[in-house]
Amino acid sequence: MIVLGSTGSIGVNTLNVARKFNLDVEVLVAGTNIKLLNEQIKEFNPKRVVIAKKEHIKDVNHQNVFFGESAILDAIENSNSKTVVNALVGFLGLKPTLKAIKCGKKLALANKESLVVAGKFIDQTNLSAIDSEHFGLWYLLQNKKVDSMLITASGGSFRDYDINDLKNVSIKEALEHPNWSMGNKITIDSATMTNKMFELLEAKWLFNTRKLDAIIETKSLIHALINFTDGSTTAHIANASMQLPIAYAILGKVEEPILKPVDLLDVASFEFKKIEENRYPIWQIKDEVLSNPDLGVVINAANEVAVSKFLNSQIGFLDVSKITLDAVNRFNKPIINNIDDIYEIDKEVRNYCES
Ligand SMILES: NC(=O)C1=CN([C@@H]2O[C@H](COP(=O)(O)OP(=O)(O)OC[C@H]3O[C@@H](n4cnc5c(N)ncnc54)[C@H](OP(=O)(O)O)[C@@H]3O)[C@@H](O)[C@H]2O)C=CC1
Ligand SMILES: CC(=O)[C@@H](O)[C@H](O)COP(=O)(O)O
Ligand SMILES: [Mn+2]
Repeated sequence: MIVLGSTGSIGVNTLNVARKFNLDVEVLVAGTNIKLLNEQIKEFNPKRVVIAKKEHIKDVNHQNVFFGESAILDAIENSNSKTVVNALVGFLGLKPTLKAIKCGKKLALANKESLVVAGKFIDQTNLSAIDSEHFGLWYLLQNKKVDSMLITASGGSFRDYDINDLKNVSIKEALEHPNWSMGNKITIDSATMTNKMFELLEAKWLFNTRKLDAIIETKSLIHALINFTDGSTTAHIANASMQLPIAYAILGKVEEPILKPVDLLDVASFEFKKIEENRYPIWQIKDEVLSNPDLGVVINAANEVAVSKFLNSQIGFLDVSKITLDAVNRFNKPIINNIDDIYEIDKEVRNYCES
């Protein structure tokens, strides 16, 4: 298989699954963490490696190293692997998603931004999503009549902070997720609840319904629930590890134990909470975004600019959601007829939010 983003949180978990099931790794794609990449090369012996920057090529212990976006697309096109795991972060993941689909590969998709911005142009025939909540929904789906779907949120790093203190929180505090160990960008998205907004859009494209909502479950052990028309509800419960969604996305069917089952006596109790707009201002536009999913490209572009500014100490935590809400206000009726429109609007929104 091809692993895009092998040095990230999902990439490392993907290689854990590859090790466990003895899967062949033909291509590794990473950004700038060359030390970890070299360890992965030594263990998995890929045929080709792609990194982000030309100047790092000399540091990579491999004969066949390329750099940049077009090299990622070439690696997909010129590979024998049937499966591509896309664990890149952000808008950068969209072209590789489209390329993998075009080349007829099976796509194990962690890069949720691909669906957020361009869900209507993504052919899902050969696609499995790697996201704990959507894996949960997929796992729960049976031949009963579904009424609505519910995903859970942890509440993020600041769920228990006094709202008045959110103005001055630090980057370090924002990166302390209560339950999951993930990359920086998604950890900030989780703290602002933008991650859950993205996941509602992701679910809309994956399951073709708008009867979707989210609630906080503070332990991240219940990932998804399905309400059936008969009045019953089922819940997907699993320990907080991405190895289960990744294994299913790559292998389709898994009969070996992957995780330790949740011991409900150990857990003792669950706590559920409403997602309040005063703590998570992005939630004000939830209904608007679900009824106009083309807004995905706007919120994604604005959010990527804002998160990057926050992580570079240029703005405060509360400004992240302010920038996204302002962009949605400015670009509230994006016209998207083809994939080129997505790149155009992405650029326009980024320029607006940068200035
Ligand atoms: N982490 C999780 O548990 C979950 C993540 N997701 C989604 O999965 C995706 C990945 O998330 P996560 O693993 O947390 O992110 P990370 O930030 O941990 O990893 C991102 C990966 O992309 C690589 N990368 C970044 N820029 C480039 C570039 N220009 N060229 C090549 N490679 C690049 C990074 O390389 P390097 O580090 O070497 O610079 C790294 O390998 C995101 O879309 C996220 O929303 C979804 C559900 C759960
Ligand atoms: C592991 C995973 O799927 C993440 O998307 C996780 O859900 C993020 O945590 P939040 O629930 O805090 O957004
Ligand atoms: Mn998730």
